[in-house]
Amino acid sequence: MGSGQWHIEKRSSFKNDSESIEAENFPENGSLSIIVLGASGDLAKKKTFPALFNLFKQGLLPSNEVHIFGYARTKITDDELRDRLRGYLIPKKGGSSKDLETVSQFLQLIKYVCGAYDAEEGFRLLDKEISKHEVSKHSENGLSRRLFYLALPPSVYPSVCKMIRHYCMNKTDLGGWTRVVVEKPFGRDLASAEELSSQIGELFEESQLYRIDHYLGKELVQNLLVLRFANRFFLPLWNRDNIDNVQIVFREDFGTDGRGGYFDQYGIIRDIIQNHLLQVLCLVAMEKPISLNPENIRDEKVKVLQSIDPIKDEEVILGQYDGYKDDPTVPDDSNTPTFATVVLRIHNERWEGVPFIVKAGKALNSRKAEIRVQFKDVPGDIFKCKKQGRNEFVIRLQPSEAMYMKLTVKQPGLEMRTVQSELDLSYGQRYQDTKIPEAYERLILDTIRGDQQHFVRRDELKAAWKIFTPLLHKIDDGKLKPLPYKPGSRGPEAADELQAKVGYVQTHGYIWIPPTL
Ligand SMILES: NC(=O)C1=CN([C@@H]2O[C@H](COP(=O)(O)OP(=O)(O)OC[C@H]3O[C@@H](n4cnc5c(N)ncnc54)[C@H](OP(=O)(O)O)[C@@H]3O)[C@@H](O)[C@H]2O)C=CC1
Ligand SMILES: O=C1O[C@H](COP(=O)(O)O)[C@@H](O)[C@H](O)[C@H]1O
Repeated sequence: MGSGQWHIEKRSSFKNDSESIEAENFPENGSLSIIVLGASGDLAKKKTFPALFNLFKQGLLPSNEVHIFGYARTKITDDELRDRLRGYLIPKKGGSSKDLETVSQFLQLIKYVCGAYDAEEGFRLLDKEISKHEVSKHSENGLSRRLFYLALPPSVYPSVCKMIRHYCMNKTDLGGWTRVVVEKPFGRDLASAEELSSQIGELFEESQLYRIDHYLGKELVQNLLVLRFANRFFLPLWNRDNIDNVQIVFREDFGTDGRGGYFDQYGIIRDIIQNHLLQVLCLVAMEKPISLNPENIRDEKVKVLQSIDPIKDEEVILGQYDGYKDDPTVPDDSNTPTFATVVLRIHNERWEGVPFIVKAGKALNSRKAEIRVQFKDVPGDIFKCKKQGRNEFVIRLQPSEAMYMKLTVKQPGLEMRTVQSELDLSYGQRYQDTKIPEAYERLILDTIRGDQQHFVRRDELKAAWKIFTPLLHKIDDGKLKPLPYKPGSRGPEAADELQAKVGYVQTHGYIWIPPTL
């Protein structure tokens, strides 16, 4: 390779050993069957099928190889399922006749099979339909690929996995594969997650299981490794000597939105923090992996998780928005938090003493997710700029994807005054011709390609539950109670006080405004 050239390793080459042997001997061009279990549900219509459609539009699911199956108990026909999905696929502004034609072509790839999640009959029928498709695509026995996407409540994972294992596997070990994507929440605490892992682990190899966390599919989350390890800038700064505190924040400006019944069983820590925000924290805090091989990356993530100290009660603020319990599916005495700020402390050489403040809340005053790395004050400051604010490096995950560095500059003009400004890389402006892919789209493609880098490994999951289980049990037992907060507010004031107590200094009077074109 000539100097100055980038070497970008193809994603499909990051396979585990047994799968690479298969791939070397058998080209992956047999029929591909994608089976969405729970096809009648919310996730399927809002995320899974639209992601498949986007891949189809880009030619990544060729109709001469791919067939899609929806499976659920609801008694509907193929056309009824297609009609339910159509509205989620057509562009919001209506779409051209070509767009509508593409939607129709995609919908024709979908077949619906009705059946229970624990009965042989439905899964035998499903297998028959998949096999029919494989024969019609002239797939040689063994070259066919079967991807099962469990868009289902976790309570049915064990029975569904058993059914797939017994009745729906790819038929030979000559090549091809069967892979299973499972959604979160994977368990409710350490013990239940481990039990679920053992049950499913008896049926499938780890290399066949894809535990999805859609935050790992977001563009700026995927950028974290590149940012940290391909830029000299950050190497000397990314540590306790320079960084005062790190915030990882998720805010939504709507409440449980008709999902109160589901949400109340889990709460904000299980819904957002234990998975999405903790995964982001791992990528911010981990050491450099020895290579981009998924196992090397996941090894480093596990080390960070295992280095997190037990959470202290006084470093937790919980909240519940007023009106949450008005939802008829939420019990009147619910103790479930819809907001939480938790301080995590990583006990290692790089991060000792640096609080990682993870915060998530529903029904707040804005919708955004971001990582905010706040640097320490400049020693021996001659400009007194401490009053104006600290340097911060902010990674805006959504909306308006961006990275910006808040820094102090001279206020242009005759006087020597300092002011807060920023170096701004806003994606909407910098990459105007690039459409940022949806997280689910990318992760489904990774599953087809056999790249597990952006999926959660069993030991990672275990370490993540270990951190939060004692806190979750205290909340479940009513020993810790959420504070009320007004919908549309910043959440309980005590959360801001906790942030300040552990070292975060807010820059008053400064607001980052995403640049417009
Ligand atoms: N919706 C979302 O935005 C997100 C969801 N998830 C996760 O994705 C998975 C699916 O979520 P979602 O689509 O919202 O869930 P739904 O409640 O919509 O359930 C999906 C389907 O599963 C079947 N189902 C529902 N409840 C039960 C039950 N108790 N026993 C057996 N079958 C049942 C229903 O199909 P039928 O009755 O026809 O068989 C339903 O259409 C969950 O694990 C969820 O946590 C993750 C991120 C976001
Ligand atoms: O997993 C979940 O994520 C969504 C937020 O996802 P985003 O990609 O829009 O940030 C959240 O609303 C939901 O409660 C949770 O289950």
